[in-house]
Amino acid sequence: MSVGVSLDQQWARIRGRLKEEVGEIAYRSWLQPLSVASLVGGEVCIVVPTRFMRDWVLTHYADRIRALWAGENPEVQSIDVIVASTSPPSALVADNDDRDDPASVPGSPAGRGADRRPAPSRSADPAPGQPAGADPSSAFGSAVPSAASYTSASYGAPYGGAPYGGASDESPTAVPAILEDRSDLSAALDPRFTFDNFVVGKPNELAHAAARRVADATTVTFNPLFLYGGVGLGKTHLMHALAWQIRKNDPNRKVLYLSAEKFMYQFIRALRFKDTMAFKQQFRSVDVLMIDDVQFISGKDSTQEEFFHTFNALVDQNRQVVISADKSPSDLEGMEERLRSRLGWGLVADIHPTTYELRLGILQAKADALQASIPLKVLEFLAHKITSNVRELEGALNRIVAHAELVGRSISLETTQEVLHDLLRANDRRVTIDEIQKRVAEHYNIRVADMHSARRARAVARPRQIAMYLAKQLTARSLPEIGRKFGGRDHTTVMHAVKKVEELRTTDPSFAEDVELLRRMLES
Ligand SMILES: Nc1ncnc2c1ncn2[C@@H]1O[C@H](COP(=O)(O)OP(=O)(O)OP(=O)(O)O)[C@@H](O)[C@H]1O
Repeated sequence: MSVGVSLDQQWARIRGRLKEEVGEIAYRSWLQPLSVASLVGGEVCIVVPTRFMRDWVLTHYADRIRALWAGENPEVQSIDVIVASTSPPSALVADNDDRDDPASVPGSPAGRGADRRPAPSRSADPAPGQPAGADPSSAFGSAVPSAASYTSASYGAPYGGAPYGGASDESPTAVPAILEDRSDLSAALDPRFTFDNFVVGKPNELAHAAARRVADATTVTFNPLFLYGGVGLGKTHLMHALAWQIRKNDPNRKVLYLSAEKFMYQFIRALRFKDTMAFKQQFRSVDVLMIDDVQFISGKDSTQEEFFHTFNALVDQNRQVVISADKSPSDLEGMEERLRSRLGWGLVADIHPTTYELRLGILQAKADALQASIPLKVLEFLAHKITSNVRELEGALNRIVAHAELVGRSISLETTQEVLHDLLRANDRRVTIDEIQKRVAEHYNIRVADMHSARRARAVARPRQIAMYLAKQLTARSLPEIGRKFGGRDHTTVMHAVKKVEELRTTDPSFAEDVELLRRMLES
């Protein structure tokens, strides 16, 4: 792929504008290391050296960059920010094995090492990974190496969320040309994603134990191992850790790890180049096949068909298959019944949403890895507030550390709230009155029905008052609305309950503790 001079010129003008707008320091820290790789289908592809930098650019500058691009070139509708490794992909699995050289697949970039990244901009600025001046990646570079190879995040309308500019069907003709440049077939393993760096807690202990067992087993135990869980809860981390461990235990075992998206893409390309034999052979000759985010092939019938055969061939030969998805096999809509059923044959292990304790543990581990001095109360605050997923939690931590580095201020609760105000607002959890009633009833061992009943016995009335109080504190409902949810009570009853609980909280420490505990549980 070549980058037209005019694209570089446009980018140079945009950079000039950005520099004026954000100032020299922020520009050198965050924007100078960016380079532009391509403009395909209305989407400009921008390359950054680290994943962290990609997150930062997406959060802070994506809107502005897209607007400037649109002003510069009306063709541009969206931008895509991808991470390109600057080092040769030593962590690559499968295609660093001569036995199965993907170079036999037409267009494969195998063997080109660092050239695998998109063509760099011809500007005189430093190449990605060697930013001039204040280098945000250097603050993390050693502790947090960049995700090798490509990690991509699209941004902008109307194609923002769709991979590859919105290609959604499987027909080879529907694949935009930019796919050509993202064709590295085997995914790289992230050096950070090891078992050592994986914090284990109740929500992920089964998945972790299963992954470890498969990694250390000398014979095939569960086939397939199917890991599933919500967004950003550590599925990919566990998959990489498993692959690393297998390679460590036996470097001769041939492990192929890739996303289902890449599987599909590779299949499409094989069809396009009429080379399905090489494709089949390539997949069927591995010892361990690991497919991440298998839900991606839901609704993609021919890819599913191919995957099904690959899967069967491997399982029949007693080769290990490991799959991850966002749902359990039986809940994978758009997946053929026979495939869903086969996916559930081995061990299915889920990763549950994080608990407060796990989030705090993860934050402590990440803060240690960053060698950043962060007060415990800040970590507790983050663990308490950012409940959505671990990726966001990590992003928040990186943001406060980067901010402290850049402005030369130490991290405090105050600066944390300031820097993360957008994220914190988005994470303000909306607790429902039903949840409150259920939790409080459970806690005091009464029936949920008693929240609505007319019973006045203290054993029932007090918890009901507490639930009303919490409904007032934790939801945006008005007093009459709350009253209605508690068996049609009057708003003055709710007001009285709130006053009573406030009063008891000040006079009875164990009561106050109970209420606080309930509040924390509801918010976590
Ligand atoms: N238990 C954990 N210990 C340490 N880090 C974790 C843990 N769980 C998740 N993470 C971190 O959170 C981030 C997101 O995790 P990961 O990419 O594995 O999520 P995922 O479940 O694959 O998400 P997606 O559904 O988007 O594919 C990673 O940086 C990962 O290292």
